[in-house]
Amino acid sequence: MTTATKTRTINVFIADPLSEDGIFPLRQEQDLDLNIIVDTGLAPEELIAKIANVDVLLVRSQTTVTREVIEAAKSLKLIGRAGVGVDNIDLAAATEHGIIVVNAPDGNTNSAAEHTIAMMTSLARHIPQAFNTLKNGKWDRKSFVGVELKNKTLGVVGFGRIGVEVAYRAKGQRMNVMAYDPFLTDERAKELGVTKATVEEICVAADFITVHTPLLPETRNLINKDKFAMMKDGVRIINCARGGIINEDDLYDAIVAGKVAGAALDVFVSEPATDHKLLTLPQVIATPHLGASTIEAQESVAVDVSNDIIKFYKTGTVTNPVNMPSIPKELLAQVEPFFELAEKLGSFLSQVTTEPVKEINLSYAGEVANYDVRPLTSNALKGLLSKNHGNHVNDVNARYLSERIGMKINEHKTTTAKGFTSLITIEIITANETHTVAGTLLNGLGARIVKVEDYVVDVIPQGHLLYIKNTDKPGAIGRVATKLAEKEINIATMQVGRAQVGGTAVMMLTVDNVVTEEDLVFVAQLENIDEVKAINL
Ligand SMILES: NC(=O)C1=CN([C@@H]2O[C@H](COP(=O)(O)OP(=O)(O)OC[C@H]3O[C@@H](n4cnc5c(N)ncnc54)[C@H](O)[C@@H]3O)[C@@H](O)[C@H]2O)C=CC1
Ligand SMILES: O=C(O)CCC(=O)C(=O)O
Repeated sequence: MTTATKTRTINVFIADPLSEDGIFPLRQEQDLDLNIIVDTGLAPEELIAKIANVDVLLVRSQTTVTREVIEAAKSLKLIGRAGVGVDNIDLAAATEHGIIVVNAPDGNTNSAAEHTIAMMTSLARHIPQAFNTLKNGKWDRKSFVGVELKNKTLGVVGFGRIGVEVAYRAKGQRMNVMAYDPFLTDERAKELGVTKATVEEICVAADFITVHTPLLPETRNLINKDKFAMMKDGVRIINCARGGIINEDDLYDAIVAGKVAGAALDVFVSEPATDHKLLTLPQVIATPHLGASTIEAQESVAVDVSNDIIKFYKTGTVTNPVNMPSIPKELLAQVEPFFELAEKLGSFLSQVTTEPVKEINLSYAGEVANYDVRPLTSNALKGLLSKNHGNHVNDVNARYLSERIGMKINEHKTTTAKGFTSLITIEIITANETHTVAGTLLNGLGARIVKVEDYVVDVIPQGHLLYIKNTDKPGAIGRVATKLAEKEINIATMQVGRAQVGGTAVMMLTVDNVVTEEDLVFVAQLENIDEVKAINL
């Protein structure tokens, strides 16, 4: 990732209405030169026409960030979503282009949970319908007999941030709560006082069902006609998560058939949904995607994404990544010191082979094995791919690009580090070759390459290196030194290693100048020199 200072203007394009208080951190930022452009309500083609020089795109849920938008955005580094759901962003396209996507997962949880409870209560007591009748001058007390929430069973499908908050509030209404989430453990269910259940068990037992999952291929149409068929007659349905989790046609049919007594919807498959057949049914109450529309939530999500933008440009890391492993700050701090080493080892290997890498084995040994090493693997892959992808490869897309070219990535952890506190060993396998390099961080002394193939070395992974394989015979070292001197290449350090006397040996030299292809040929022609490679780190 990049870090920036005031020397470069960063164009931040705000494409959806965001809280002015929420973007205050961006407005008052002094160290970065932020050019904030607010231009909302654009049609896709209008956004495409304006996005070429945008570095950061900020959206809520109205703007759809398509592949076409991403491809037109030649300078885009970061997309900020002021909210939770990122189904309006083409994540695959963003990842492919190395664009980091961040969201604000916590800022609107309360508001969405409160809205869900408001919708459930309104549904149970027909509040919107009764209000409409009264507004039209009719005092009708017979048509709107509701049901109590107390002692009813609420089924919560998707028990993440919002699902849990809904459950807390429903328990306050003395409801019994059943919950389904693939990650819900027995202990957590017990701790929260809910009954852990399957979706089917919820369908059979619940009086009210509310969904709080993201919209994913697995959750699209999660509640469909088969599920409605299992439900109690008179069940009530709430969706304040995403249109499409509940199949809209099947819901319509279930309401018309009298199976479902009513539905409260904040979200629709296609928004804005002003002309939807569900809205023609008197049993349906709806709001236009207002779950997060509170002053507090809007300020909070905008502050969160604004802070992440600033953090990204100042430190190269973010707090809420969507398309990178999300690692808590404390845990990230443990692996950050190894980032550069991992990248250099990857880069080293990319320069010792000319063949495409089919498989990479990354071994993390010692203390480093206790940490989340996924970012280290990304850095190693970034180093490995940068020879061919230049600065198009970054932490976001390194793994994606590697997998796209069919590379098999294997991570291995072990506690024994052969005398080092931590050791990272990377092996690459091509059609005809296998190469290995290992590195460590020496306390107070920084990164070191400590092993190349089978040879023990001690080299600072920096600058211009010469990696030479030779037959272990007297004179080889002297001949190399003399030839380099002839070419006016100054040797800074030299390491030699060998597996056995008279066998193959290696020399690792750091030199002060770039070694040209022509110079390499001269060295390679020397007696007992088998192979010479120039490596720039
Ligand atoms: N109406 C609105 O304005 C708002 C809507 N939302 C939406 O609410 C939803 C939930 O948001 P959060 O609770 O913040 O997200 P979250 O990520 O904290 O929770 C989602 C939960 O769904 C679970 N899940 C994933 N696949 C599942 C499956 N197949 N079956 C059951 N559970 C599954 C996950 O394990 C996770 O625990 C999202 O779709 C989000 O976009 C969020 C805020 C406002
Ligand atoms: O921006 C909004 O108001 C929509 C919020 C939302 O749906 C989300 O955060 O997932």
